[in-house]
Amino acid sequence: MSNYNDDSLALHTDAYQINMTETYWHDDMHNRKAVFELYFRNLPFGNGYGVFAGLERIIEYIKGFCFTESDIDYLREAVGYEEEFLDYLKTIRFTGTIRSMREGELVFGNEPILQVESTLAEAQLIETALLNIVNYQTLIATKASRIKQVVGEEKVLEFGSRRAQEMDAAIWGTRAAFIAGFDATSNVRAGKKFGIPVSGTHAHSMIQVYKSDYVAMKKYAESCVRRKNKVFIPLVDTYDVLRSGVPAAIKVAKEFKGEVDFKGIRLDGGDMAYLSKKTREMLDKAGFHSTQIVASSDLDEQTILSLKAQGAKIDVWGIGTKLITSFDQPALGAVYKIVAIEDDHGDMVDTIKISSNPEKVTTPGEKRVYRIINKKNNKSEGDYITLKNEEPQKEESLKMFHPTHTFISKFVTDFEARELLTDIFVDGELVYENPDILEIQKFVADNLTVLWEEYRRTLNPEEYPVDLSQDCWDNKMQIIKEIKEEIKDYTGQ
Ligand SMILES: Nc1ncnc2c1ncn2[C@@H]1O[C@H](COP(=O)(O)OP(=O)(O)OP(=O)(O)O)[C@@H](O)[C@H]1O
Ligand SMILES: O=P(O)(O)OC[C@H]1O[C@H](OP(=O)(O)OP(=O)(O)O)[C@H](O)[C@@H]1O
Ligand SMILES: O=C(O)c1cccnc1
Repeated sequence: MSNYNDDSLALHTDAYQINMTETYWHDDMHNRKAVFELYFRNLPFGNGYGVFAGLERIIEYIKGFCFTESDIDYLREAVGYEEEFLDYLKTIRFTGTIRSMREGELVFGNEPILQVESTLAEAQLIETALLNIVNYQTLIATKASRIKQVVGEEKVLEFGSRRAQEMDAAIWGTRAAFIAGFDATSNVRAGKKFGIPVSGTHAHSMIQVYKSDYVAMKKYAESCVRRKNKVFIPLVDTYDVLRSGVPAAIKVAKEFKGEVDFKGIRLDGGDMAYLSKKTREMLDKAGFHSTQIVASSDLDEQTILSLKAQGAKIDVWGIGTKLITSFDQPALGAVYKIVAIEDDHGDMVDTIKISSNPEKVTTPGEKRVYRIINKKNNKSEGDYITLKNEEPQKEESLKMFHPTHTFISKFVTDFEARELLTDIFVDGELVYENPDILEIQKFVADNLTVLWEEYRRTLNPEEYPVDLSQDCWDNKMQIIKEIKEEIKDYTGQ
């Protein structure tokens, strides 16, 4: 460890952001107004929608954004930036405007999730942290929502902390999972920090310590008696589920009847379809009809679907590794692109990034995103991206067309154009209060009712429309044309 205090997040950025800021500062460009937009291109896991998470931490980060003395000392020593530039860095706070989707909003490819309008320097310096936060939390919230889709009304618990990519991932991943519909977490700190319900059983080690299912469960029951909630959920697969684990659990539960709350057992291995059915029979036969079977062991939406198809008698699902590490897709690939910059006369000019890959060509200009809700059925017709001054709600009939295959189009009437980007910071001031985590969780559930089932299924969902307005599309085409005309060919010089 170095001798510097790790007392701020301002250096939680890529070195090139500070290098660019230095260049802008030298050229007196640093205070020019710029607009950047954050979005991902493709939905992860082949899912039909994403669930936006990360705003809570972004608000915390932006509020505290400043270079501390130790940050400056470190930059002086490590890079040797000139003193005047370091003096300038010391003065930087976030003074701009951030518009963002609300946490728990459903998000799709190629639409701005978050927009930063501020000085070029500020917007650039915060890029890495914003992407870092949104990329992970949105990925986990989306994975959790897929799991929730297949679990349905049954309970689902987050068990991932031990397998997460370090502590921040465990904590913020847990929060993202809860937003997306998980019921509780095993991580006690996440419970304390965010108010997420905490739940826990016990591990195989406790059975091994006492070398006997019965003895260990009895000792455990004795301590459950002393706890306020009295919950007793023994783990039954350490030695032999059907011959030892379940019979021991039943024996102890009978001995402690009225003293503990025998909620059920946990099964963590073996053929969980077969074992859960047999366990259910044994619990029912013993009169414990209302007990629940908790299952864990490398579960994800595929294994849950398969276990359900096999008629497994599982009531509660504990999910760790596959959720918290986003096992089948490690990155969301969200990007942060400049879309407008102030020119020498103080006017904002739209800007584009051209690529030979059409998917990577940016859409210039500061934009707004609307969810077009059909008032007849309260279902979404798709998302509609406009330039900032357009007012789609005023249209009698809205033309929505595919941004690449433009011949695919439809007209929508009798609609509500619900604006999705909300002011979070205005001129550096926080103007938004993030709702309570339970409200955010409900917001996700409500949002999902607006999507047709075709977009919600986990396997091969339909592609949800994310369309550009005519003006936004024309603007993009016009700028591509201008750039192509203006571009200088330096090869012959
Ligand atoms: N009936 C089933 N159908 C489909 N998948 C199952 C079924 N039962 C268990 N699984 C899944 O199969 C995998 C089992 O892997 P594995 O044999 O390595 O684990 P295990 O049986 O839990 O072993 P251990 O208890 O030694 O860890 C897990 O992902 C589990 O969720
Ligand atoms: O399987 P996951 O989805 O990642 O869920 C978390 C796992 O963590 C525990 O096992 P671990 O092997 O760490 O310890 P144990 O001996 O207590 O089962 C638990 O029993 C689950 O299997
Ligand atoms: O409480 C549990 O059963 C639990 C907690 C963490 C990981 N696996 C299981």
